Amino acid sequence: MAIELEDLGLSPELADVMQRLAAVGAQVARIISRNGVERDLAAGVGTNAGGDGQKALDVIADDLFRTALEDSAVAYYASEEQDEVVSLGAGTLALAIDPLDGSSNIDVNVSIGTIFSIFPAAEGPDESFLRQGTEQLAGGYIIYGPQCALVCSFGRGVQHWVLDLDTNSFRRVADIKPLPQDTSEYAINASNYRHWPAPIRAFVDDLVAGAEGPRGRNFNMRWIASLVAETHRILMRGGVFLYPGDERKGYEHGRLRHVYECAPIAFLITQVGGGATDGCEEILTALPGKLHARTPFVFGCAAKVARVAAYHDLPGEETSALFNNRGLFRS
Ligand SMILES: O=P(O)(O)OC[C@H]1O[C@](O)(COP(=O)(O)O)[C@@H](O)[C@@H]1O
Ligand SMILES: [Mg+2]
Ligand SMILES: [Mg+2]
Repeated sequence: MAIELEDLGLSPELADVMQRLAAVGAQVARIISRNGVERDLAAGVGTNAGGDGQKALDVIADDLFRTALEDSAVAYYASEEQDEVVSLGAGTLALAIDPLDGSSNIDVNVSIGTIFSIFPAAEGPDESFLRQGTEQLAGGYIIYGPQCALVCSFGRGVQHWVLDLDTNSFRRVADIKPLPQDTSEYAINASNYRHWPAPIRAFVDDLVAGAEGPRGRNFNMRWIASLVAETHRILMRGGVFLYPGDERKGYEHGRLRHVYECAPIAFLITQVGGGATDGCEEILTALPGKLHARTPFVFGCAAKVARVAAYHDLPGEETSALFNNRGLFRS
């Protein structure tokens, strides 16, 4: 047994897939812990469908997860590292995966992860994945950090397991608590400031202005560049994450992929009372246009996510004004 699933009421097919994911997760954690001993897991090996460079570990993780799901209930396997959906045979489930998230952190020994999303299989690959995130049977991630953990929702709260290195199995710990209503931490790659749309700049300007600005209090910023690690922090202590679309070529819809990054994270966050949007509209009810579609992504404490949306409703002169001339959000 790779993970404790008692009392969760999962179908035998879904439970089996979770066992396989957990077993590979434990294997990947071990491979990561030995980076540099026999091979360099951050070595460049090619380019994926999204045009991103692939590191050795991206390909190793994809191969391990795909192989482990052969002969399971997964009929369709959709991966960041595969151009097209891979048909694995007859089955009732469809699984989308970012086998290795946060690849830029492999060589610096910072937390990285795996993100997965499971749907009931539909007639074909497109029907199975190009659908609303609300239809997910499961959405979750594995985080390879100082502690390896698996966090997943089956639509009834968010469950949390940690990898017990003595037994090589994921042991269930306390469920994730509802997100705090409001907190003072935000995450965004601030080096892209000049490329952002005006409402995002205005929102961040007002946070950066701190106690002297319209918000009247100080905020703290974090940017790990691993979506899984940012999600784990937000699930543990709140905050808000933003990866907006911006003016750079190829970043019109941000960087993150709808199907295997944003939808599962949105599923988790909303299960603990948080919000997840593209800046304005809910992620979970939006329809991705294609497998590797990108979407702007804002998630975290519901009040913060709603505030980001409210900045998009401000008149243009308000978002382009300096914070000390912006009246509407003065608290
Ligand atoms: O380098 P940037 O532009 O800040 O982007 C960081 C984002 O890119 C990602 O690494 C994309 O995921 P991959 O590593 O799976 O391509 C996210 O985990 C992270 O939030
Ligand atoms: Mg990723
Ligand atoms: Mg990836």
